[in-house]
Amino acid sequence: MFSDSPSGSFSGSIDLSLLGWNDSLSLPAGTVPARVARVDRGAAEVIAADGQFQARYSARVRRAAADDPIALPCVGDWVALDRLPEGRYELDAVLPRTSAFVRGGVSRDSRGGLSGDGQGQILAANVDIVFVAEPSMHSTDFADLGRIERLVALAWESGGRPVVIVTKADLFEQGLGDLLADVESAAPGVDVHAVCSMTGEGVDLVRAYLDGSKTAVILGPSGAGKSTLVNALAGETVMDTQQVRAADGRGRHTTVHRELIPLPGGGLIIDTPGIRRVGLYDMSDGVDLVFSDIEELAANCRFGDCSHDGEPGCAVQAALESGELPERRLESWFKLQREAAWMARRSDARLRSEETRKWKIIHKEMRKPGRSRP
Ligand SMILES: Nc1nc2c(ncn2[C@@H]2O[C@H](COP(=O)(O)OP(=O)(O)OP(=O)(O)O)[C@@H](O)[C@H]2O)c(=O)[nH]1
Ligand SMILES: [Zn+2]
Repeated sequence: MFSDSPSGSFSGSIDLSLLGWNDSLSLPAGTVPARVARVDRGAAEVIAADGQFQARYSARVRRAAADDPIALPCVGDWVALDRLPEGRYELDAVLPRTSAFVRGGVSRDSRGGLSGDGQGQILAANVDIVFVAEPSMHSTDFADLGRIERLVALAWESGGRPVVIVTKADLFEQGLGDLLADVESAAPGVDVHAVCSMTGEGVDLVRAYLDGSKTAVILGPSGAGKSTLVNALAGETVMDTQQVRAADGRGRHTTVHRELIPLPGGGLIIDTPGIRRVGLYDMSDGVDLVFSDIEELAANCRFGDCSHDGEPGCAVQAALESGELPERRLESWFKLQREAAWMARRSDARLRSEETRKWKIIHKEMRKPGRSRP
């Protein structure tokens, strides 16, 4: 199976093309390809042609990550392994990524407040499809269009292709068509499907996106039915659902869960706690894409720097008045733009302070007595 891969001489038993290996990837000479299934400190669990095992990071990988944490291997990465004399493998390089989920220098602490962790964090890579799961009903609320807009923006920003899945379609039988139309207008240019994982309705439509061994993640709020959908796709229980977790009383964090889940018919799902908790990313480009209809309107405003807040000749306000543009959507655009701007400012500030810190260290080094200067 491996004869047409760049490593030629290597042969094994796992068909890496089913894990998404493709011709656009190429390896340094003498190395062996593998896909990262999970990361631990200083090592990764990888799947290579001859099985799944741990590979420690080489000195080169550790150095690169010390300079830039985004260079750390993450789930979904394709990597080059070096075979050590004693037969073990060392992870020696991360191959170029086609897409990446990066969390900015901000995280939520346990009390739900914001805390700056001072570093970007890479959560997942090489994701082709981003399923945005939103339940048709969430306790007593209807699907939240604002949340869909936010997650679709994150999806575009990652470089993957967003697909919206309206889950728990059985809870909303009357007027589902109207709901789907609303969702479609919140995510222009994005496919929208209704799914019921209980009956299996729509699951095949979702699976079809993974044809050709594509890799997907599922974003969505707690209780959206993500685990139930993954199980339906896998045709077996690979993820504990809320019901199971409640019934055995162990709580969700005690279950060791797999993070890169190969599906029987080909294709993979990435499901990590980090991806599940996605909140804030740098997403200014994604916001522009998800609100492309408003961006188009804004191009017709009389003033190039129109703030769409009552200026004369504002095409956005005109569309609002004619009913062409729902007020909710304009509010959502303002809100996500503010958030994106805040994130951008925040990561600029972070970069500046990192630069200052680097220079302080360099100056200190230079002042050390007896130190030879370059
Ligand atoms: N009626 C109905 N209930 C569903 C459907 N899919 C999932 N559920 C139920 O919704 C609840 C939450 O489902 P999960 O799959 O655990 O949700 P999740 O998105 O993985 O939740 P977190 O793990 O907390 O992020 C469970 O009780 C499921 O049985 C569906 O299609 N219809
Ligand atoms: Zn305007």
